[in-house]
Amino acid sequence: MSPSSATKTSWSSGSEPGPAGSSGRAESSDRAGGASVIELSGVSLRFTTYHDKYYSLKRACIDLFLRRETSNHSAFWALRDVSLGIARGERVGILGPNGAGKSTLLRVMAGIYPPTSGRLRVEGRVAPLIELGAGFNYELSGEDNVYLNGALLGFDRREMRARIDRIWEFSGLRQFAGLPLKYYSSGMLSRLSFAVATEVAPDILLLDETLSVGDASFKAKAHERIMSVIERSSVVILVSHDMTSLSKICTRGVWIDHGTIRRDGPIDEVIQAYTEEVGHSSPAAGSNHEIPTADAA
Ligand SMILES: Nc1ncnc2c1ncn2[C@@H]1O[C@H](COP(=O)(O)OP(=O)(O)OP(=O)(O)O)[C@@H](O)[C@H]1O
Repeated sequence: MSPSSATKTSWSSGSEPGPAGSSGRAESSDRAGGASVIELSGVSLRFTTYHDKYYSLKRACIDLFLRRETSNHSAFWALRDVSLGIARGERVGILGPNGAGKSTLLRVMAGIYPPTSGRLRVEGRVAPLIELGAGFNYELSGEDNVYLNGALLGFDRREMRARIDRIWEFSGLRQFAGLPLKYYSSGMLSRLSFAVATEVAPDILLLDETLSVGDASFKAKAHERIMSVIERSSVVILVSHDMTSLSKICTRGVWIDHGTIRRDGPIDEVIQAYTEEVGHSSPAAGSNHEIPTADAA
């Protein structure tokens, strides 16, 4: 689980303009016609990758030979001028090909990546079921980490105390409560983090289908639990390649392509447009994929 915004977050950056290839201008309201609880205005995000020494030396020699400028880093725009408003009650499916920028968009909404330029406003408690365990302190015990994770989700000690019993019950880790997290296995870590994140009722649930939460038996429990959190959340944003799940869970679809919004509209229309282009079968054509959640660890 990742750090999240507990009440109101806003990022604004951007002396640097977003790159070319705009996906549209900022909107002050969402498709449902209400006030947005998440609003991105002209958000762009650039990753900079630094090459290692050996590569740089080799590259420097080649660059010298070819008489071109040497650089030990390269930049890549993962999101380009994205504007999007999402309101309470909406369930938004983010779809698109590999490397399109879907997970990056989710991480920007979670506050994990600040935009390189543009503005982001998020109102409400966010539960990002994206990177389980990202907010943990490995020197502290499991119990201390429950409180720490709860605080990151916007819940104080008293609120978490009322929930901790159910967290141990669901995770099956009660006997390890006092053990420092550095002695937990990766499956135990993801079970604990998942149990905390799904025990609280977030306003905004950010969900990445690539989430991994433990072994096969826990996976079945996790599936049920995710469906119940989806029911309780005011806003759900789901990144998935599974068109059946997207169609079942979401009301609105946002198709991301090369870091821009290619299409935004009712989920089934967006799925149809996307599947026509990429040649996948649509849910109606009989995909038997199951809903998102978890791969066995
Ligand atoms: N931390 C990072 N540093 C550099 N580049 C990154 C980083 N994270 C993602 N990228 C690049 O940004 C682009 C978008 O990645 P992202 O994970 O958002 O794609 P995606 O649409 O979620 O893909 P997939 O469907 O395969 O999960 C990719 O080209 C990826 O290589």
